[in-house]
Amino acid sequence: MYLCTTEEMRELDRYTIETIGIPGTVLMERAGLAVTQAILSRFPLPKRAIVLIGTGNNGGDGWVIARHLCQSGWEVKAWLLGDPSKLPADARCFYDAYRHFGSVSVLSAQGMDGLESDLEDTEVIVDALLGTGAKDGLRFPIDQVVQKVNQCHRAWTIAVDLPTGVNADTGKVMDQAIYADYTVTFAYPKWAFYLYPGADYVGDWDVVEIGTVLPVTPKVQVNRPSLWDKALCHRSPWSHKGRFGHLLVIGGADGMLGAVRMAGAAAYRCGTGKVTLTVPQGNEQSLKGAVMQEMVWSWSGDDYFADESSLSYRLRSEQFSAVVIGPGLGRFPGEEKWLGHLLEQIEHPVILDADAINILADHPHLLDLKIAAPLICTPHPGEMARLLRTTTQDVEQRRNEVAREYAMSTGMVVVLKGRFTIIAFPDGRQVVNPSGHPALAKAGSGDVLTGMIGAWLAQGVSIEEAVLMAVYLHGKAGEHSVTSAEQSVSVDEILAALGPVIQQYSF
Ligand SMILES: NC(=O)C1=CN([C@@H]2O[C@H](COP(=O)(O)OP(=O)(O)OC[C@H]3O[C@@H](n4cnc5c(N)ncnc54)[C@H](O)[C@@H]3O)[C@@H](O)[C@H]2O)[C@@H](O)CC1
Ligand SMILES: Nc1ncnc2c1ncn2[C@@H]1O[C@H](COP(=O)(O)OP(=O)(O)O)[C@@H](O)[C@H]1O
Ligand SMILES: [K+]
Repeated sequence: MYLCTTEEMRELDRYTIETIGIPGTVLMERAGLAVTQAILSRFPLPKRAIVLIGTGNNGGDGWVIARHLCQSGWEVKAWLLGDPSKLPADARCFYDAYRHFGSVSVLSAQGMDGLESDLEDTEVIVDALLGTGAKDGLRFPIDQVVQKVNQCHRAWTIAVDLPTGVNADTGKVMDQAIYADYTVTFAYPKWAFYLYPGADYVGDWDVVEIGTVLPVTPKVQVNRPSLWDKALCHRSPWSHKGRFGHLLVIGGADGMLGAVRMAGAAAYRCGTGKVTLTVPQGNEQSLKGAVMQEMVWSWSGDDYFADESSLSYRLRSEQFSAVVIGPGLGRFPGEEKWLGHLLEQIEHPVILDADAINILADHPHLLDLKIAAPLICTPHPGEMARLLRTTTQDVEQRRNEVAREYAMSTGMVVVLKGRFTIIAFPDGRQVVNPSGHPALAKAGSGDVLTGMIGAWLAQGVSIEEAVLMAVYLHGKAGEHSVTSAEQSVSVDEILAALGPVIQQYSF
């Protein structure tokens, strides 16, 4: 499934109508009918509905809905917020058609009394005020009506294409917006469904196909198993551990040994053949006592002096197929030189997480080094803010934009974590991830994700498939691990959920 911007929606509209030759009224009739069907499938018996109608094409869909509800025996109040003489042609056509079935109330400048009493009495509110054509702040009287609608707690509210007041591309709210219980959107989902705070306003939502055609492939996709499930096949009976890669995890400073343990445990759960954990000198004894399958080494901050016990010597002599740098890494004198030296030596994919990201944020010129390894970085919004020298709030308000720009400017694959994790590729493509659960909002779940990405990279899965698969299944493991109180879910339970979740998507 792709996701479309308003610009792409306009192009899709133009191409379908002007080039393909399907009249705009056909699309509008299909759009309005699809919303009506959604309403009727929820309420099979006739009810009382208010259809709030704007002066654009979103309002055009509203006239179609009002007519079909009347024809289905509903008691419909159609309220137009604007001048009927200024409706665009397609909307005008359905305004005229509707008037054979019901009357229209036009919101007058004198007040909202009539609308208020209708709102108090209604069972269903249809929001056909503004869709993808909304601009800037809400104007009078729409702003007042939005406020009144949100005060009607008894009625069920359905938004046509998008709740009024939500910006489709940014998810921002124009002062206020309609809190919909359900949204029916046309052709493709919009960014607002995956961004804060817009996603909180759309309620449950569905996409309906109305016969439109987009001449170019959109740049944003929604993550789904068909993008990567071919990489998740069952093992041959002749398998041996050497076929499933060797992942090196570098991190685990004092007090943060758990981070490498969790990444390592996740990597084994995702099928890696061998996992080596390497921690600062002095920590290896405690770690050895705490792990079973993983091999344990140590490293020191002046490791770039390549004697035989150094990390760089071992990187050359061992066959690692992917490297994770960062879980519980900590900060230390010489970190910049240390990380630069490592990055110059590794040829296999490297995942930069946690403090490796913080080191990079303080020393961005590290990316100017001659680095052969493909780089993947997995920042949470705070780390992304450090990389960009901005605030976490700024990142949260422009998640899609910042992820795309940073991936394009650095050549790294960026996994910007959060409720809807965004994966941005250096060529400008983006994938937004729908799976996940607030149960994952807990220290340690990021380490599990890093281990999962590392696991599939180590096994030779392509970078794109490995990242998309790991992010999706990590979210599913979060969902799956909630069997009682969501706040009580432990990292052990998330790790234990990986088996059933992987099983579900393996073929
Ligand atoms: N793209 C498509 O393929 C189709 C689009 N359709 C509908 O058309 C909609 C887009 O239609 P339009 O481009 O006409 O845009 P809208 O109907 O979303 O909004 C434009 C109207 O709202 C007013 N307006 C804009 N910003 C405002 C603000 N801040 N405060 C108050 N009034 C404001 C404008 O003056 C104009 O009258 C979609 O959301 C969808 O519902 C459907 O009819 C079917 C086909
Ligand atoms: N509300 C949420 N909904 C879905 N996923 C979430 C939510 N909160 C956190 N996550 C996921 O949990 C993980 C947390 O990672 P991170 O913040 O780096 O934690 P840590 O590094 O402490 O383990 C990320 O993959 C993130 O997408
Ligand atoms: K709407």
